[in-house]
Amino acid sequence: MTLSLAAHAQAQPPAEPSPAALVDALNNAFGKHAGKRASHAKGFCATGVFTPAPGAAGFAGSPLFRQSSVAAQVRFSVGGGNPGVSDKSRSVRGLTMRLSGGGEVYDLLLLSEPVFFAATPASFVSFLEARVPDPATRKPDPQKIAVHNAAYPDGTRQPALLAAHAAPQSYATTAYFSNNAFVFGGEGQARQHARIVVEPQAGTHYLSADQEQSLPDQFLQAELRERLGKDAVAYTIYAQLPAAGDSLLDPSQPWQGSAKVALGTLAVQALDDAGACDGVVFMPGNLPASIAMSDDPILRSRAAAYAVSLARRSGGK
Ligand code: HEM
Repeated sequence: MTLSLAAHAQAQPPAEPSPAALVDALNNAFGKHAGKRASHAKGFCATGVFTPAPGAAGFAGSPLFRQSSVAAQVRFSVGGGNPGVSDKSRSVRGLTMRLSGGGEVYDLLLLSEPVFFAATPASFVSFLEARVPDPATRKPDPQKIAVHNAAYPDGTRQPALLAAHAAPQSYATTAYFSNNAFVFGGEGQARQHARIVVEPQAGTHYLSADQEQSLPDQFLQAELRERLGKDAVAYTIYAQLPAAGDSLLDPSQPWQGSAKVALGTLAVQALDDAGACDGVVFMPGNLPASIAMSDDPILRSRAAAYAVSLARRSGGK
């Protein structure tokens, strides 16, 4: 009896981290900062307009894509849970938008690299545990990162991309990606997996070596304010289609697919200094009727973790 129970226990797959464990991993790596998001803690709000592309409704048939234009609530952010992080740091930048129109709400949460740093929630926790600062050096221990990389090679791809170039010069001069795949197609339409890719109309520009030296740690908000004083900041939003063999479940894998469908244009028009987005939780599951979540385990685990983060920051904990 004892033996068979032990065998049964061994056969169980490791438990998935709970939503609280996902947020604890962020808090342990970046510290707890009262009232701030557990991830993308540093950021600011803006407003704009989304104009659906002519063919968007044929691909994603929801009422939202049939409007001539819809309101966009936007948040720009620096990745990680440290609200004091430098704008020059070689980490991801975030572009988040809530499009509201035709009776629907569509939240898009996007990162400035095409792949995520984990394939599964367990890998996410291990990645962050390996980066908890060593009390002596106040920096992550390279040995712990090496141990993580050996166990989870999926954790090496995003850091390699980030190390290969400087931080963006502006929130207006980097592309953004959903990493996770979603399933497009309304009633009566073909179902099609796609990732979101957002291309900046201003082109992609990273900091020069001189700028990395000379710019202050805070410049992204002032830079965008100045840019918006002259014109709107525009991006084209595409659904990228997978090539044969592209993973539909693993956001740490790049896609080779070159076909893409234009969904529309986001024009950011002004900063929102009143901070209307601060108390908002953008949710990867807030989708129009014609878009569904894929079975990607990272995507599936996110909503509950975001709710934990909201509860903690609303409670000031
Ligand atoms: C298991 C995986 C993940 C976990 C546990 C996680 C967790 C979180 C948490 C707790 C927040 C703060 C929520 C809030 O308080 O409002 C956040 C924000 C964010 N996450 Fe994730 N995340 C994950 C994966 C991803 C992926 C794959 C992306 C790819 C696009 C992403 C993009 C973002 C962005 C852009 C924000 C900022 C949202 C805003 O501006 O309010 N996350 N994440």
